[in-house]
Amino acid sequence: MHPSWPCVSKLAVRVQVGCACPSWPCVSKLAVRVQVGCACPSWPCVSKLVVRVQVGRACPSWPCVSKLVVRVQVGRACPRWPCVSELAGLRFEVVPSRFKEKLDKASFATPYGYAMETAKQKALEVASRMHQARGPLPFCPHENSFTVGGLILEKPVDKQDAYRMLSRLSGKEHSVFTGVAIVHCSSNDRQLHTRVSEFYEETTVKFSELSEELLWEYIHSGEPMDKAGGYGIQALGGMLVESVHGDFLNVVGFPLNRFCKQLVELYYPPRPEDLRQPVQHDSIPAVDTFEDLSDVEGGGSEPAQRETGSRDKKAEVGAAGQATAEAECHRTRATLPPFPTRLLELLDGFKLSKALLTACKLKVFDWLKDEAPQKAPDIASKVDASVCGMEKLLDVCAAMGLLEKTEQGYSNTETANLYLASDSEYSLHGFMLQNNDVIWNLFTYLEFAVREGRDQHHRLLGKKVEDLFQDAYYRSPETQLRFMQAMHGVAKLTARQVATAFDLSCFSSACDVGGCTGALARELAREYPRLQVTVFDLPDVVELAVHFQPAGPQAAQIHFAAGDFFRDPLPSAELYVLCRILHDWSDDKVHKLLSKVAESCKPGESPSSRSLFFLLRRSFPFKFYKEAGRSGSHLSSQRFGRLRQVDHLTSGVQDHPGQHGETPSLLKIQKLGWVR
Ligand SMILES: C[S@@+](CC[C@H](N)C(=O)[O-])C[C@H]1O[C@@H](n2cnc3c(N)ncnc32)[C@H](O)[C@@H]1O
Repeated sequence: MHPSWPCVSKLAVRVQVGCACPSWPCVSKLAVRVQVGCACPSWPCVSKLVVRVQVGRACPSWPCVSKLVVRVQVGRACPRWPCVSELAGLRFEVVPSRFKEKLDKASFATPYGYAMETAKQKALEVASRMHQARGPLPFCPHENSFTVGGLILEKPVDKQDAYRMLSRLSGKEHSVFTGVAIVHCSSNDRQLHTRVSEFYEETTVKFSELSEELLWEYIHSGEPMDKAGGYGIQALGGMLVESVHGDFLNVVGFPLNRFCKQLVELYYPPRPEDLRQPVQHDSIPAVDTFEDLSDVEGGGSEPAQRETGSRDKKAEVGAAGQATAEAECHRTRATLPPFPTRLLELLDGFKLSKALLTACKLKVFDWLKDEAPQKAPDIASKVDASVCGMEKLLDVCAAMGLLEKTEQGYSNTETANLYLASDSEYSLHGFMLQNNDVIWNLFTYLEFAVREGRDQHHRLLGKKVEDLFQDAYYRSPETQLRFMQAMHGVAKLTARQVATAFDLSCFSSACDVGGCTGALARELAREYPRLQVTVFDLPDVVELAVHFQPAGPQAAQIHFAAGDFFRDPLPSAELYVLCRILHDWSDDKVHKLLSKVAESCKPGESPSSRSLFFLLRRSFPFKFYKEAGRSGSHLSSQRFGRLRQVDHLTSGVQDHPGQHGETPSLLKIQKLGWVR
């Protein structure tokens, strides 16, 4: 044995797997002969062990990858990193995918959803380009995401960014997800046929409390800069890690264990006779088979009950049963379709949303903000809820990464403190309530919206809605305040990106048309000290807006003007901003409003360069603003998350094809593949 620990990688090993492993899941029970040869010169790259594996014959018992009979020889250093899968002896070729990694992260409910979709798109791109040259081999790319408190951590852009990232991880747990897609190709009739099998692996990593000194030392090593999450666990970054829960290689970059299992499942399925062997499940009590519980009217599992059916029915059931049994007999794992993970996630997504919204509504995150951990009964008594119900809700919040659960009880994560507590600076609490109390209910009418092609406020409110604001959002002081809080929360988060997307320093006056609480006006004023900003909104809104405006040096630059933008003259300005305004109105109203803006636009010294208005349609992700900022002076609605599109169906949005060449909502959804 090598005397020094923990430098496992310094072992250069020759491994020979002799015979099949009889027991699962203990890989160590592979019959191996290990010889420690000489120290591996390169540290700390475990992947630099290179193995050559020959698959001999399939092991009869399932589901153990190690049950492949393999001969492994550690030969020479692996030239490529992070090809850990070479450890499994799989020979493969690296073909860079040309798929541009531009999927909108915000449109995925989960980080692993994003990772899996990216992996799949990469695989399909390579498969469509290479399958003829490479034959029917699998293409298997992967994609990692590091997340803490629901945020995806990218590669740091500079040392300060690395510092922010790593100090966020200090002393906490974060998750590393890898999405893997295996695309199997065939092309019988010169057409490419693909079968995609995808999965993700999650590993939880806990960092020690990192001292400033250690953090900076690590950052100055240069290692964080090209790494998602800002560290490399297989290298110096390993010293930051206190514990790892799950597959270590997943953090390195590739979930080898799960990948191999998946390959075995796809390419070495058990033989039918193995499938018929009785399965030993220690922990699962014997129950009636699922066949007994289904497909029979009445659902009874008692044979006697079935006997009461009519003769025809019995014949039918009998024939079907026989067909099923035959199909079962011939079914192997290879013939099973891939497990529809993403589909099931989409299906379940609404439950997660509702749990989040309910916790916000009950102010769970307020009770836990900046407090010592609390147990479910404490919170339940504060919000007048049942203990068992609250416990379940808190557990779901913990599973979603919004709460931390320890022996002492539940406490807020950083995300919850920042965005979900109602009194935090960047609170989205109002937005959550708007979604819970209005949008959620509207969405129950989605089917009607699709059939009728119109908004559904009339069903929700039980009356005709002519003006979305006066008749719906502002129908009472409470609903108006809730709406304004929702707008304020989102605007505060996005205003800085909007204000800095362009250089607006040449303007001296701006009008934020429908500027609501003035959140964007405030950022504009902060960014451009010589800019005077008028917030133009309905009188009731202007009256309440003062409650949202903190005193500060910008106050003198901001003015509120009350009026109706369809009826009253607009305040004159050099620059007009319409942020999340147009989507609320029909074509003719949009035309009317834009014509007014164009007429009111006060030319500056050089009209062509100085008069400008820009339009921001409903869009949440920062990315949108950044990209729009780069692409030119005119922000348009080209980029939306998919859910934003569906939003339009139920919440009263009319499209205006003339504006950006857009098609009506239903067609847009068809284009996105939601409706065929
Ligand atoms: C969807 S909100 C957008 C608010 C703000 N621009 C933002 O992005 O956060 C639409 C705004 O238009 C205002 N609004 C609606 N109808 C209006 C009208 N006829 N005249 C003036 N403002 C109006 C609403 O009061 C509300 O503040």
